[in-house]
Amino acid sequence: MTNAKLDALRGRIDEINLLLLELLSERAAIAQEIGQEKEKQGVPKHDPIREKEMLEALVARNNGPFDTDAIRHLFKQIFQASLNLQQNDHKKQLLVSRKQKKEDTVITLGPVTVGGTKPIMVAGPCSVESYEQLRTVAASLKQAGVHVMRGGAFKPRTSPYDFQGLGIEGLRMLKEVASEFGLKTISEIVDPAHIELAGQYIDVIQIGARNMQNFELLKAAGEVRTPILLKRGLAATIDEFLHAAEYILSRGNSQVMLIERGIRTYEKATRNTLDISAVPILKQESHLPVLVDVTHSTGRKDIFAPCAKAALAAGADGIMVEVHPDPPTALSDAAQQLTIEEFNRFYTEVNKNGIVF
Ligand SMILES: C=C(O[C@@H]1C=C(C(=O)O)C=C[C@H]1O)C(=O)O
Repeated sequence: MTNAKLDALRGRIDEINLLLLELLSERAAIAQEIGQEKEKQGVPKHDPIREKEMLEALVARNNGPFDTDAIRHLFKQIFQASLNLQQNDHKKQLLVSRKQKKEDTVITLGPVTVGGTKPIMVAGPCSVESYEQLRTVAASLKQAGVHVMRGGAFKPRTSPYDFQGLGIEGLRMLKEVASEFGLKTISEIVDPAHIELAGQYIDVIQIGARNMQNFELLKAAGEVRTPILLKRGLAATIDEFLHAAEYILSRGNSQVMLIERGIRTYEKATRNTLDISAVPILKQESHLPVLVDVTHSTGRKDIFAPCAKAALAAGADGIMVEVHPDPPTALSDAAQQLTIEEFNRFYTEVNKNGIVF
């Protein structure tokens, strides 16, 4: 083939490329409009029956030189790209999305803010056990300069024979001790019926990893105005995590904080695998504050501090860690709670130059 002939043919291909591009773009814009219509009607974006019908029609009209498989493959790619567009458009419309709200959501908890100028430290026992236990922890948190105390009253445990928590009585104890020491509180709620009541006792309602997709609980959490700390599920993708938060925002409660707590992988060196990359991704995709639970993600006291520092370096708005006056006697998570002395060392190391509230 002479160069002139080759150039001419390639020139035609260039022209056809441009025509295809124009047609593909026009097609894509129509697919986006269809996506908007589906959004309004609340129907799924993916329509495999429609795709099958189009493929059959195209294959029937195909006279070569591409064979049937090639035609199917090419058009499936086009359908997939259109579907991706529709799904991305949907994501941009989520209330949790940064595309909807550019500014960071800032949640005020007494003297501190979450998602504001400085990251916060949340610490406290795994479970509320006694007044004495709570007072000892509260006093040491106060002394260290920590403002928010956690403590579980409802404990969703793997085994039904393990300590299930003190329930409402535990919330009452938490409130009493926290007000003695001027601390704000976080505790997990597991029953939609307790969500409203919880607001009388605690400052932040935690929805635990096992309940991340308990949609009735999420809906109930959306009906109140108490801030919510939503934990990432044990095997939840970032997309599922954000959609779980969307349930709460969609019902009107915009005071939502996300917390990465490790995901299930094959790795056995840690209790779960701390997904540090989730922090910058969540911060990019969403305006909600993002915290990291170093206790449950790693389950290893010896690496809490470096993991907390890594989380802060990745942009986390806070760290959560468990502390107990006497971990070996703790009624839950005995192995991974810090003693008060260990907590003080941890906090000093993480809070170098006073970077944390
Ligand atoms: C555009 C639509 O949405 C999706 C994309 C399709 C396409 O690109 O043709 C077809 C079906 C759907 O999976 C549609 O439903 O028509």
